[in-house]
Amino acid sequence: MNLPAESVTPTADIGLAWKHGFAALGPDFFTELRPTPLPAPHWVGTSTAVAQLIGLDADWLQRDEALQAFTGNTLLAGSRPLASVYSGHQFGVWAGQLGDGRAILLGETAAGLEIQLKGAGRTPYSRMGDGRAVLRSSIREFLCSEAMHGLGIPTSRALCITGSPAPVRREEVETASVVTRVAPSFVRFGHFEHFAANDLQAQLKTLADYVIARYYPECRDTRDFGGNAYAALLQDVSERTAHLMAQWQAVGFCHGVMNTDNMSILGLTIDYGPFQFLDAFVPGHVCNHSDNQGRYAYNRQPNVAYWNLFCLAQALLPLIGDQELAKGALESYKTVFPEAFMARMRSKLGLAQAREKDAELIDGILVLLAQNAVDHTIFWRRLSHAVQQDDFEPVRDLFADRTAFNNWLLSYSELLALDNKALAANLMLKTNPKFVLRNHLGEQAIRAAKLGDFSELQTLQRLLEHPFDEHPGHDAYAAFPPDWASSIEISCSS
Ligand SMILES: Nc1ncnc2c1ncn2[C@@H]1O[C@H](COP(=O)(O)OP(=O)(O)OP(=O)(O)O)[C@@H](O)[C@H]1O
Ligand SMILES: [Mg+2]
Repeated sequence: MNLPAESVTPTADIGLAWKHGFAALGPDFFTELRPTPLPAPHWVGTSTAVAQLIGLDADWLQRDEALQAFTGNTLLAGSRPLASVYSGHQFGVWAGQLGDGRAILLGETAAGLEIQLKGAGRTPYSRMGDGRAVLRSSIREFLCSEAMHGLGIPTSRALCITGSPAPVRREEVETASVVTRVAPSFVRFGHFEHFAANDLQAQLKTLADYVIARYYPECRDTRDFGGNAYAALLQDVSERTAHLMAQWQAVGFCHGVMNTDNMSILGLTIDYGPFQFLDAFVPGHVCNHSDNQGRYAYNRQPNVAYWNLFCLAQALLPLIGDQELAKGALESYKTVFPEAFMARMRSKLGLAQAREKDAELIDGILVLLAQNAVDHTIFWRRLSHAVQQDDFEPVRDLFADRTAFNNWLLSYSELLALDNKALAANLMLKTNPKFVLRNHLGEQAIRAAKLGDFSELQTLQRLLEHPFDEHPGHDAYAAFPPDWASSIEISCSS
């Protein structure tokens, strides 16, 4: 793209080396453009772990050059900013063209990690939007990215947040903020749907070949599906998605906006909007206040993921070339999800091996947790300590129906007796986190940050980066939610 000389943006060199895999796909896939500057930026949060991951000296995260660059006010030397085009199904309905309306990809580092600024200004895909993200939603995205990573759940990462006093209009006037996100790829199911829906078969193939070559090279040499690499890709994506859903369900994570444009082709959690970690275990819980039909309720997520994979299958069909092969490639989701979910639940119970009675025991506790609306995170953590200390009283206290719990405990104890208890407790304490990013914790950090105090955000980040550690002195962050937590309304507004 040729830009007039007067619009040349100053560049900053912070020592990142780049390659540009996605950009090499060509202009059918994106529009090159520059971020729109924001006035008077300041640091809000930074992650030294992510700096290390991308090979950035963490000292940069205290310096003005990086502050300006990660706000979009200067260009990083060697970067090649662009907004990609995608489409998608939103709330079960075809939404047509969407695209990066407020995310700008700076490029890919030499080590193969893409760096993206979210909230860095309008793009040709912004539609009615202002291209911005507010401080509130950026803090939630930043913290949850790092929290999910701490939990061992595949996710995009977050390098930093910068803030600006620039006003952004939502339900009320808020301030602008930019999150720098990092992932091997931000390609979504919706990218494939875009080219399929517009009958752009050459581009569809280019994209699929790129994704296979870069992220799923084993599909090229598959012997499955008669050597059909695209069917193998669909199967691998289905399996990664199945594993992701198993992890979400086991930890009690509700995504809130599982539109196909928010589904990563790598099986990562992306787009932290109205997400929520369950407080009480309410299977039908809907965390997104804008989701009137409850389409994305907690207990519907595994089925929604399958529905979304079906959309991906339809998009890939021209490449796969055979409906039966496509169906076959989706099929493994139906076995991989339940197996992966059961494996995670067994770990939560400290059971090292699969046994015949597992399923009954797991179903049993999930029913009891729901009937008694027990706090999900606290239950599993207390159970872990109970096994460690052989004292189940603090767990029993969580249930109104103590008799039902006692009956369940009897069966559980029988299974536990077959294993080494110390090992079981150890496994449980590494599987059942003490700290999750509950809505009210995020809210407290946001309220303080709005007043210019980022210490709460930093404390929370530190706890969530290592959610299985005890962190003495911070039990308040692992306590029951306060009454006001249930009145927090999180919507798509971000
Ligand atoms: N404030 C905004 N300005 C411009 N476009 C927006 C804005 N908010 C959302 N969009 C666009 O609307 C579509 C759906 O939004 P959604 O909330 O799923 O994504 P997002 O939170 O903006 O970004 P991402 O999926 O990249 O995390 C996307 O195309 C997104 O870029
Ligand atoms: Mg999105």
